[in-house]
Amino acid sequence: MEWSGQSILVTGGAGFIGSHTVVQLLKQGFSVSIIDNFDNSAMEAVNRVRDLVGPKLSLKLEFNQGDLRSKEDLENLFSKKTFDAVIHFAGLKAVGESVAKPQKYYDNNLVGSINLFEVMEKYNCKKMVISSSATVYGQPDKMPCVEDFKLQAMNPYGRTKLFLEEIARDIQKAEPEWRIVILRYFNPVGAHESGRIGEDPRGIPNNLMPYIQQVAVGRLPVLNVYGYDYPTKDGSAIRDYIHVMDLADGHIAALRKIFTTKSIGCTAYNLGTGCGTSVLEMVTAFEKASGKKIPVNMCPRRPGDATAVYASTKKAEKELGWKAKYGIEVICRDQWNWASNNPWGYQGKPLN
Ligand SMILES: NC(=O)c1ccc[n+]([C@@H]2O[C@H](COP(=O)([O-])OP(=O)(O)OC[C@H]3O[C@@H](n4cnc5c(N)ncnc54)[C@H](O)[C@@H]3O)[C@@H](O)[C@H]2O)c1
Ligand SMILES: O=c1ccn([C@@H]2O[C@H](COP(=O)(O)OP(=O)(O)O[C@H]3O[C@H](CO)[C@@H](O)[C@H](O)[C@H]3O)[C@@H](O)[C@H]2O)c(=O)[nH]1
Repeated sequence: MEWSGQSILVTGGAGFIGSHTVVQLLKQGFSVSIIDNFDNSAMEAVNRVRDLVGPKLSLKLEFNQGDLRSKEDLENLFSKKTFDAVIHFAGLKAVGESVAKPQKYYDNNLVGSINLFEVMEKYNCKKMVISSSATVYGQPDKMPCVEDFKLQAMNPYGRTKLFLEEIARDIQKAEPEWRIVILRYFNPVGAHESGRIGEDPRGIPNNLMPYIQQVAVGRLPVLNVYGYDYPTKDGSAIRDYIHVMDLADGHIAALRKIFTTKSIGCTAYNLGTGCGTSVLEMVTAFEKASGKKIPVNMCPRRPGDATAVYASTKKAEKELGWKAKYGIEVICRDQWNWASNNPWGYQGKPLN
């Protein structure tokens, strides 16, 4: 079967990873429909995706404002159009908020996903790429993380990802016609090289790169470095930071695999670089890329954080033919390009 040119539904396509993936999908010749409720995104991101791909490819992009928790919204979509596959990004992702408001996370991430499975089944669309996370490895005693490690969630957000994986495995086992690829992202960062789209978190960022970025543009005074006594080379924690454009290409590779491999079943792949970078190394790399000083405040460890997490990339390389191209220099360059051109994100100016 041909593997490009098909019609793909992208849930959460206005969000950070979704918007970058939509650009790559359109460039590869796919038709794309997005469903997003703008819970954590803005129409401006979709407008900029259209600008980036140009008027011709924009004709192949359709946006639908809707919520996966509403079966009616999903029925409206599937009854009007035939989709060859779905890439499912939509979900809430803030670990701290998930601890404070677990029902909100189970409702949004699991009820929304179950609705999606049901409507896909009803309309006989049984090919799917699912966003999972390295968080499903918990705190493994060995590195790098290999796909067949024991899975373990550490908080409600992580449990929604773990349950989503299990639900997908059960559905595929019961109905072998389904072809599902689960992608476990490590730490997605960076931005499109144009500087037109990027990550735009609401409120004070929880994650390292958006926080560094906001210090660099003067929105925040200082970066708190959580933990300087880890058993690592400089005492700060180590993660596997992956450029969002590499991730976007990983989704195209996953679709290709799904369209060309009848026996894919329900298979999980890590999307990471395999390289670990410490918090302090990232600060230095960002200072170099931006020419800005990032003041740091050394703080105690953040509860629940692991010392070092990075991916084994062998399975994705071998079976998806995909490998990350970019390292932290390009990540910091592109993140700074986005930040310096859009210091207040998509809103353009401070919200009062
Ligand atoms: N960014 C990360 O660090 C990271 C790491 C691992 C996994 N993930 C997963 O990848 C996916 C995409 O993450 P992202 O960083 O692009 O997040 P994001 O918040 O930028 O994008 C998610 C999008 O989904 C939309 N959405 C949320 N709930 C919805 C619903 N019920 N109906 C319709 N739309 C809804 C939001 O408005 C947003 O546009 C998520 O599932 C997330 O859990 C992200
Ligand atoms: O202001 C900050 C923010 C983070 N960190 C540290 O930076 C590292 C990376 O933190 P962060 O960017 O929050 O990523 P993770 O904690 O690794 O978790 C991210 O990556 C996981 C794996 O993909 C996802 O599951 C999570 O949702 C996502 O938040 C950690 O050591 C943090 O303690 C700081 O020192 N200061």
